[in-house]
Amino acid sequence: MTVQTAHSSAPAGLDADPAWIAAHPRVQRVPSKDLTLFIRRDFLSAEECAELIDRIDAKRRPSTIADDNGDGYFRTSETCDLDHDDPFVAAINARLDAFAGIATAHGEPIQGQRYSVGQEFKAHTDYFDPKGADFARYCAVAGNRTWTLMVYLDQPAAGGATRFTKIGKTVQPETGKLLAWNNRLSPGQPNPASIHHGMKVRSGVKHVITKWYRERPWG
Ligand SMILES: O=C(O)CCC(=O)C(=O)O
Ligand SMILES: [Fe+2]
Repeated sequence: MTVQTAHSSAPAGLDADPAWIAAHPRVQRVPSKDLTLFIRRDFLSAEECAELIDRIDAKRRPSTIADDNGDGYFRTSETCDLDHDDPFVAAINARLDAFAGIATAHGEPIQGQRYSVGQEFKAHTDYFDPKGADFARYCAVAGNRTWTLMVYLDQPAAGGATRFTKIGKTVQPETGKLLAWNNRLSPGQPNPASIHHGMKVRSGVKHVITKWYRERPWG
């Protein structure tokens, strides 16, 4: 007899299947006709979040943006490229891939983001604008971004929510809470309703991990 677990039957597709994500325990779908957005609280434990925060704080650098719009205050946070040779990071990565049901090869390495008081990431989309100046530079090999998975690692005392401005949904940071959304309407077609704002932290500090998937294998 073979015993099927959720993980052993995980599809390793090129794209996530919303039905696969929705079938995981404790997943909520945000009601919206314009954006496929899921929330899963307690995806990571507080201990796992703390381990990731330590790694992010040890190796952070100023965050960057594509298609510079001249606003030097557009993304004021810090970023860390997490080391996938670290078995702890690789294990977290495998859990994200299994949740999405997307083949590991299609994922960018996980990044960490850190915001202290006053820092934010103004309203943006995670996909690259096919008409933007930086499109070829970021998308020539792996194609555009498809899905975003993001996990809050802590909970600032005030501020730091993620606001999906077009659909009017604000998500509050909560340790271990995962968001997953589809940045496309269909293959090759970015979804402008995926625009979101990482709002200013007003008190305390905020850390998240971001995991982006691509149309084609990464690297
Ligand atoms: O920090 C947030 O709430 C959003 C982060 C984000 O949108 C990003 O890193 O692309
Ligand atoms: Fe984003």
